[in-house]
Amino acid sequence: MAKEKLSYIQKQCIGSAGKLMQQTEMIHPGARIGVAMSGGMDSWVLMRTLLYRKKIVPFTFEMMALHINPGFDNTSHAPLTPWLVEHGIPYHIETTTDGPDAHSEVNRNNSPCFYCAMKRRTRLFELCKQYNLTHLAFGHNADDLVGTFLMNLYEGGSVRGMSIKEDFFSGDLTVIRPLLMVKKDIIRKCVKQWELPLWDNPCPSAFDSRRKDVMDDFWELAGKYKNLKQNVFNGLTRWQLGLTLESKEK
Ligand SMILES: Nc1ncnc2c1ncn2[C@@H]1O[C@H](COP(=O)(O)OP(=O)(O)OP(=O)(O)O)[C@@H](O)[C@H]1O
Repeated sequence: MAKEKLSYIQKQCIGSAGKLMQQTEMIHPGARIGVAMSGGMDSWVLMRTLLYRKKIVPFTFEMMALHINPGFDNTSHAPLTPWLVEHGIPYHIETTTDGPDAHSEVNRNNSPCFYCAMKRRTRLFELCKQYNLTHLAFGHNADDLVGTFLMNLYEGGSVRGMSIKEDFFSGDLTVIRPLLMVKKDIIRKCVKQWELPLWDNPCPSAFDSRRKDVMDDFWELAGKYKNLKQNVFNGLTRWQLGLTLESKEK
């Protein structure tokens, strides 16, 4: 197969993910990666990035797409199957009622987002076991790391980010976030350049979260002070990477 020509931005994205994967020894030869795909920008770019890396790394690994349709629109994921077939990627797609349940009487104790995320994660873990996957890849990026860090600090009083690589079930499954050093604006550009068939998230809570308020405040502050954005991103990504590298040495 002819080698795909990449733009500067695509190279930045793939290069950053590749560097992080190497530095943290994120995967190993023979790894079987479940790629958690929401249909949004991050997970589409994650899939595209891993697909490219699969062609260039000097060892083999396998990939499988996993999509849990939350049940607001049972056909929303229609663009996914033809794309995966075209690129030769096996997949598991299933439709649940988690989204409507999260906004109904079924969910009495938690916020809709918490309920849905918890159900999805549990199901993704089950699927990894079912398909004998060694890794589960999420599309979180550097902006998500900053948002999560601020949320944990503001709302929980704790200093905690988002792990780059984390073992579960005594190491049977490793959750990985290859795009954690990539900024959202790079991902946005990659989506356009790769012409990825995103679909809209029809969840009524999608644009209505506390996290969004926290990030809006951050962006306002970043607009006022020169270098603030760069310093916060650099500081937090370096810190998170340091934690992963430290735990690797132990
Ligand atoms: N319905 C889903 N099915 C499978 N994986 C999912 C689903 N929703 C989210 N994920 C995984 O969890 C990650 C974080 O999800 P989140 O809902 O925070 O969306 P996001 O940060 O906007 O990412 P994206 O742009 O991929 O939607 C996604 O990148 C994806 O890997």
